[in-house]
Parts: sequence; C-alpha cells; structure tokens
Amino acid sequence: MASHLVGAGPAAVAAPGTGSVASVARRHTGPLLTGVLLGLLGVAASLAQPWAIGELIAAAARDAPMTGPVARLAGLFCAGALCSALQAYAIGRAGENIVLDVRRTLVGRLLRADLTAYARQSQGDILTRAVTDTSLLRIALSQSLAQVIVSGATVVGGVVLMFLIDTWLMVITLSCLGAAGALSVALARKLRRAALRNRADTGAFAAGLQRVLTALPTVKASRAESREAGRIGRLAATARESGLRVNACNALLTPAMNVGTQGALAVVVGVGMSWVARGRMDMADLTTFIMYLFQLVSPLVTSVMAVGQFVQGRAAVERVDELARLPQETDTPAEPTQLAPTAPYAPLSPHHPAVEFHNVRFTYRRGRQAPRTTPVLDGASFSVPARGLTAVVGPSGAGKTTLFQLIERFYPVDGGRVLLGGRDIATLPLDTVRGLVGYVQQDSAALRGTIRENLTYARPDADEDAVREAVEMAGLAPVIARLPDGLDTELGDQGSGLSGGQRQRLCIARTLLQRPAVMLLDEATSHLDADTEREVRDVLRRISRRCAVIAVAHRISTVIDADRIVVLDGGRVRATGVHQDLMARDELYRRLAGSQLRPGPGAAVPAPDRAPIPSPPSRLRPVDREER
Ligand SMILES: Nc1ncnc2c1ncn2[C@@H]1O[C@H](COP(=O)(O)OP(=O)(O)OP(=O)(O)O)[C@@H](O)[C@H]1O
Repeated sequence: MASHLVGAGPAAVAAPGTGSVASVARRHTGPLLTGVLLGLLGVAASLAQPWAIGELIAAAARDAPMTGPVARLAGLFCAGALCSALQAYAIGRAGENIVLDVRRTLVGRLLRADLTAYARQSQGDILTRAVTDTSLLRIALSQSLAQVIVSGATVVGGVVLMFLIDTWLMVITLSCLGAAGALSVALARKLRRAALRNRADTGAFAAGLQRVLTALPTVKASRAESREAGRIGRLAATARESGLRVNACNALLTPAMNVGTQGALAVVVGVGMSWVARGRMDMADLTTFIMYLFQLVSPLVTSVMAVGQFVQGRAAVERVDELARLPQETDTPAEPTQLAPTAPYAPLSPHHPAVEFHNVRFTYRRGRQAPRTTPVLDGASFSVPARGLTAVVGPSGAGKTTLFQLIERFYPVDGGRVLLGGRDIATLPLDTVRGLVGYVQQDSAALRGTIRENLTYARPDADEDAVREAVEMAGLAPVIARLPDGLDTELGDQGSGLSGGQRQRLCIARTLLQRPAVMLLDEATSHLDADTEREVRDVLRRISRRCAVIAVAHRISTVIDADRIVVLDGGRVRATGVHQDLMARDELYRRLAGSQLRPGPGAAVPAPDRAPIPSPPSRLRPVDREER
C-alpha cells in the first residue's frame, strides 16, 4: 500500500556497528599481531646478544678468527633495531586506526541516538569521551598492550635462561621480584579506580565549561563571571585531586619495581659471591647470571609502566563503551516503492490527509528511575489536509512543539497513531519521514559554516537557481545582498553573525529548499518585523497550495487567515475551525486571540466572555510586536 509515499534519499550517516570498543578493536587484530610478532623477533634478537658476546669472547680467548662472531653480533644488533622500529610503527598505526574506527562508530551512534537517552547526557562529557578518552584508547589497546607482551617476553626469556644457569639463585631472585610484583599489582588496581574517577572528573569539568560557553552573553548579563569562574575552578580542582591520585599511583609503580630489582641484585651478588667462595658456583656463571639480571631491569620496569598505562586506558575504554551503548533510534527498513524520485512539494497523495493524529498519548521520559510526569498529550486527535495552511494554537506549554517533534518521529508515541499521507509513521523509514517533513524550529537552528552550507543542509545537491529561489521566497535576498561575501559569508556557532529575524529567514529558506510535503513552522516568524512577516506569510500561503503547512504561532496575525486552526489545551485538541468560527464558539481561542486583537477604527470591542460574533478580519488588526 501507500505507493504514494516516497523517500528523500539515502541516509546521511553511515550505519553504525555494534559500538563496543572491543568489537571495533577485534577488526584490527591482524595488524596488532604483526606488531607484536615483530616485537617478539626483536626480543629474540636481544636475548641472543649476550650469547653472541660470549661467543666473541670465547673466540678472542682461543685467538680464533673473529669475523663470524662479529658479523653475527652486528646482524643481531641490526635485526633487533629494525624489528623494534617496525614494531613501533605497526603498533602505532594499528592504534591510530582503532581510534579512527572507534570515533567513526561513536559519531554514527551519537547522531542516531534516541533523543530521550541523549538528553540525559551532558554535552561536555560526551565531547571528553569522544575526543580525549578515545585518544587514550590508542595507548591502552596498542602501545601499552604491545609493550606488556614484548617486555613480558623479554622477561620470560631471561628468566628461563637464568633458571638454566642456576635454579636456586633464580628462586631467590624471583622471591625478591615477586614481593615487588605483588605490590605493583595492588598499585595497578588502585590506579585503575583513580583513573576512572579522574576521567569522570575531567568530563564534569568539560561539561561545566561547555555549559557557560554556550550561554556566555547570559553569563555576562547576569554578572555571573566570578561565580562561574569559581564553580568551574572547583570542578578543575576536583579533576586535579583525582589526577594527583593517578600520579601518586604511577609514581609508586616504577620505584616499587626498581626496589625489587635492586634488592634482587644485592641478594644475588651476596649469595652468589658466598657460593663462589665456597666453590658451589663458578665466577663465569655468576657473571652471566648478573648480566641477565641487569638485562631484565629495563623490560621489567617498562612492562610495569605499560600495565599502568593499560589500566588507565581501560578506564577510558569503559567510558567510551558506555557512550557507545546509548540507545539508538529504531528505524524501519525502506520498501523499494518508497524510494521513487520526489516531485517538488507533492510527494503525498492529495486523497489522504497529510498528517493525522489518532488519540495520541505521549509523556517525556526523564530517566528510568524518574517518576512518570503528567502526559503532554493525552488523547490528541486531529487531521491536516494535504494542502493548505493549518495553525496550531494553545497556551504556553500546551504541547505544540511536542506535536511537531512527534511528526518528525523524534520520539515514539506512547499510545495512538500518527499518520503521514495515510501511513503510520512508525512503519516508515526515518529517512522517508524526515525527507517528507520540513521543520523550522522555534529557536532557528543555524550551524557554523557559510550561509550556502546552511541553506543546502537538507538538500546538498540543490543547484544555484533553487538556492536563489528559496532565498527570494524567504525574504533573505536583501540580507545576503548587503553581505560582502554574499552566500559564502561564514556564520559562527549557532549561526551567530545574523540577527534573530535573519536566522529565522535562513531557516525558512533552508526548509523551502528541501521542498517537503509537510512544512512545520514553530514560531518561525516571531522575530520578523511586520512587513517581512507579511511577505513570508504570503510565500507560505502560496506554498500551502502545493503542500501542507502547519504553523505554531502565538501571533494571531499568522493564524487569522489559516484554512484551519487547531486549538490545543491540556494535552487534547479542544476545537478546530477557522478564525471567525472559533471566535464564536471557543472560549480559550477567544481569550488567546482577544489579548492580541484590538478593534479597528469604528469597530465595537468584543467582550470575550459573552461570545460575540467577531468583527470581520478586515476590521481587526493584529497588534504588532513592537506595540505589545
Ligand atoms: N525534552 C523535554 N523533556 C521533558 N519535558 C519536556 C521536554 N520538552 C517539553 N517538555 C514539557 O512538555 C510540555 C509541552 O512542551 P512544548 O514545548 O511542547 O509546549 P509548547 O506548547 O510548544 O510551549 P510554548 O508555546 O511555550 O513553546 C511542557 O510542560 C514542557 O515542560
């Protein structure tokens, strides 16, 4: 059914994967193993070096030719250096690739996140996780992991060779190192907890900073600079405190291992020398044993440091995983029939209402544990014809914006159905729904970038003529003509660089360019002066002959000549009709309209409570914003 419904093109965001860091990292097992293998080859080369030195000494002692032993030793040096360089490159590259993949997956999942779940996150913390924590992944998953493996292999190889030289001396050595090792493990556990706390504190600092930076003029106008500086300073101090705990654990880790190895060395020299004195061990074996012990010190310390880094990185992995687990919007697979090319403004069948609400119930969820609040919509029903201007009015907080958000399917309804062109939107792909519906938001969302990029945001393939037409229609042409760079003028964050009214026109033009079947305008002309508003209203009137335009407006001038007005109150539609009709029979509408309309010269003032037959629109004039 519903072959009249067509889509607006492919999804813009690449389909995200399952999201967890481990699942992403598994894709890079091959390059990581290659790096580790190169590292192990380097270990073998370095472990063989004392043996080659021994061979060289023996050859010198025998006065035998030295070319072979020297060549072997040089070969081992070169092989060790080459393997170590290749290992560092391979592991570093794999680490960067993991970070890239994790970030891409994370961005895909963030952009597809369920809005209810997303709204519970702080944006500053999201940024810290997506930028800083993902950087730490590289260290945890590649460098430190590889270092643990490679240094660990050096340690294991050395230990085996030392066992072969003298088992009991090695047992004594291991008991000294074991005590240091146990201390290091305890410290590593503490370090992980401290690192997790520090990541969270850093996120809280970023969230605090982001909160004020996005509202800097409000902060200044409220003279809150000192208060905010103090509050954010305290957040920074908390991050410092947990950072110091991380630092303390880190600072103890390496010395703990150093003390262990130095203690082992002292004991080995003492015990070994007494054994040599008693003839239980010869001097050459003791010297080789001590050489291997010296060779163990550096990899032991490196591997303990790498464990520390790995543990800190794991804290970051946990935080990135948590973000990647954000619930996603549920989508519906597209049917082939839904993806026919669109005709401008007319992809919905004129035989069905453009939008229908059937007994819709909806409540915002503030969190799983939070108590349920009163429903915003409690059985709302109305329909919007495929052509014409429909206005939605109601007191502040009545749920008008919520209606629009449900048409866009930003949230699923709790009960009832929302139909688009006769089809339940829950059964349509999100891409189709959002391609058919154009939405000019209440707060005129513009993005950092050029005006042209903003205009073509919903339709990147729009040609120059289409852009110019939308600009003209939205009354934006004179604004752009005054800008030195015209359409290529750069805007700041949230479209700064334009006035509120200019931003509204920009957003209207962007939606016009999208050529939707249903155009939603939420207070979209509230910042415009009376003349510009009239021009934009005329444009919308013209467009409404080709598609459905639904406008939320507090300004009665926007509503007065609408083909249909829906009056929303207490989560329900209490009346629908045209202006005169509603003035005559709906008390709330009369009250809402009465506060903004004043009689023209010679007209009697209608007494709102006595339900008078209203004066014809020509004799009523809307009160301009400036006069209110
Ligand atoms: N994201 C949200 N989370 C929780 N509650 C919300 C959310 N958005 C809106 N609400 C609540 O839902 C109710 C309806 O809000 P909505 O923005 O739809 O009203 P409105 O009629 O558009 O108001 P206005 O005319 O003032 O713009 C309000 O009580 C509001 O507090």
